[in-house]
Amino acid sequence: MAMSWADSVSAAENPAGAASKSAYVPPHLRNRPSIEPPAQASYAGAAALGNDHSGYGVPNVVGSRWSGQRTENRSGYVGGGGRGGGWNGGRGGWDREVNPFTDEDSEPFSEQESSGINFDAYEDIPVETSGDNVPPPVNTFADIDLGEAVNENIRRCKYVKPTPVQRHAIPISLAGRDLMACAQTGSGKTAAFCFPIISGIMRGHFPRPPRPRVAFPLALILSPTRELSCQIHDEAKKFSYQTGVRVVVAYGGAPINQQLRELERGVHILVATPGRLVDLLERARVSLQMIRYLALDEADRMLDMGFEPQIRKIVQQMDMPPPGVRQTMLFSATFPKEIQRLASDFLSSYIFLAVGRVGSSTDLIVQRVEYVQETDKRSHLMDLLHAQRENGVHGKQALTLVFVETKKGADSLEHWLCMNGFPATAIHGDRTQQEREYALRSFKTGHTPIMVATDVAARGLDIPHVAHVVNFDLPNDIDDYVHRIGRTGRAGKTGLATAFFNENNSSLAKSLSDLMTEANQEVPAWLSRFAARSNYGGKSRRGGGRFGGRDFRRDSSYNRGAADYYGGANMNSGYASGGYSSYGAAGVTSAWD
Ligand SMILES: Nc1ncnc2c1ncn2[C@@H]1O[C@H](COP(=O)(O)OP(=O)(O)OP(=O)(O)O)[C@@H](O)[C@H]1O
Repeated sequence: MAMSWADSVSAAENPAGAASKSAYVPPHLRNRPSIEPPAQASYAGAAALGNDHSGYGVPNVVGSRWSGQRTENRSGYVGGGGRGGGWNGGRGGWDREVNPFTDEDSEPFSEQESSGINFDAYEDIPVETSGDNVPPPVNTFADIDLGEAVNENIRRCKYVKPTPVQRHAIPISLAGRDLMACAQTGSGKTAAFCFPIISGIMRGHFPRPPRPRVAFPLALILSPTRELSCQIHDEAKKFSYQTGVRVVVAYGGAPINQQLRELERGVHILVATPGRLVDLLERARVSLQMIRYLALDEADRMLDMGFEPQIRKIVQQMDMPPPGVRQTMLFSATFPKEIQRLASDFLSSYIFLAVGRVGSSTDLIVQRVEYVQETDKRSHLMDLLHAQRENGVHGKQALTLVFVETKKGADSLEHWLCMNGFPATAIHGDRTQQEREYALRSFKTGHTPIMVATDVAARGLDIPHVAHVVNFDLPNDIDDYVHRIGRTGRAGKTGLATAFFNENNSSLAKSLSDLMTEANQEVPAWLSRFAARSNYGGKSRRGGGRFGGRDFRRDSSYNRGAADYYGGANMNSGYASGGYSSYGAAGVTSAWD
């Protein structure tokens, strides 16, 4: 009898009812060679590792631009049935693939974890797509042909249905189209770019890598911080478990030799921070010649002044195939217009997708702004933490993330909190990578339920149970605020964000009050007065109404110069054309890597 998707998810959750549920591997047995041979030993991916001698010739990826059209030819479909074993290590022998679904870090919270996912919260969100021949969205995972092995992993992740960004972005990517996608924080963008990449690699035929000792990834996923790259790597490993697709991560601050060894064992998907990747490219240990998929997570950050030169070097000045040959996907919760313009250099006839308003925050986050003088900030924070201790936040075991402006400020606030009986840790760019990872783990597991952070932790990090984000120091840029508060209120859960505002933040008053209004938040009268007083309105990158225009190609000034660039627009709700005004220089920091 056919099983519904929801039934099969609960079957995957319930070992008794799930025959195919993977076995728990105790830590001391992990990384040992498997004694069982794989059920199906031939992977398209293995071609990229130099083991599949059938993999020569024109690459053939289902639904991709280089295969011309979606093909049902299953001779190249080698990963879908590939359960029961790891991947071929490329240099001989089968590796034991560690089961990525045994996440010890989340154990203290695991009971709460399965309860609160409420994606209905996103259901009535407006969606805008523009570009030529936009593939229609899907409603369920069952409507998307990602391959059985990926479907099994989606069930193991307990994803019952796709989030709105996934419903739209996955069919677009599976159709081989370039994509610029903007969707709110915590709405599932990682899976939206990972699923099509993994599925495409599983099904593709790729030429054999031309040189030994050089890694030739088929897909490159770039992100701005080490921690985010690690997180994407962990997620991608879950999604590609037992598919034969091998994911490797490379980031700064960690020993390069270990990463080189991993790369030598073969890589299909390389997740990297830009600095470390440039290093690997300059050492000629990685070649981008076989890249078929390029994904930039936090794409607006990757293309701002701090990272743009490195990204241009990687994408345009090395050996990566050009737009139109590779498939490029850009994702973020914020996309200032100037960055969209820059990004179009990297794309070919792309589709623009906006789920919710570009740069908006989700209504799931209750936003509070309090007027607090610099000298009172510590005692005010103490009051909040005391109240939280007594009442809990939204009834949850609360993790609190406190953002400050400087690394020194982070150290000193951490110290002060600890001295005052609040177990805190801190993460910032001057800490060693080991210290950063330790801090994050200690926070995630609830050992130190308060983490003081600079913007290094502002983007992308998916830390369950962050109930409260405190902007002890507000950022200068409203988009940074959107990403910071987005560390709570994720995956349909609610969250709380408190900001300490004073005269030093006047330049943010207008955009902050606009953002809060858009997100149906109560704007204090004093903040509205600040907003009215400040003549910084022209600095706002926002414009138009709540559903203002988003795709910069819809600007009349742009269209006059490049009328042929932009295809039709397809709006699922009534947007008026809006626009952004000038984009102030984004905070420059490439030292994150
Ligand atoms: N279809 C789904 N069903 C249930 N949970 C999901 C689904 N897709 C993603 N999630 C979960 O939602 C959470 C947020 O996803 P993700 O980190 O990809 O968000 P994001 O949009 O990239 O956020 P950010 O903008 O902050 O980077 C993760 O814990 C992820 O496992």
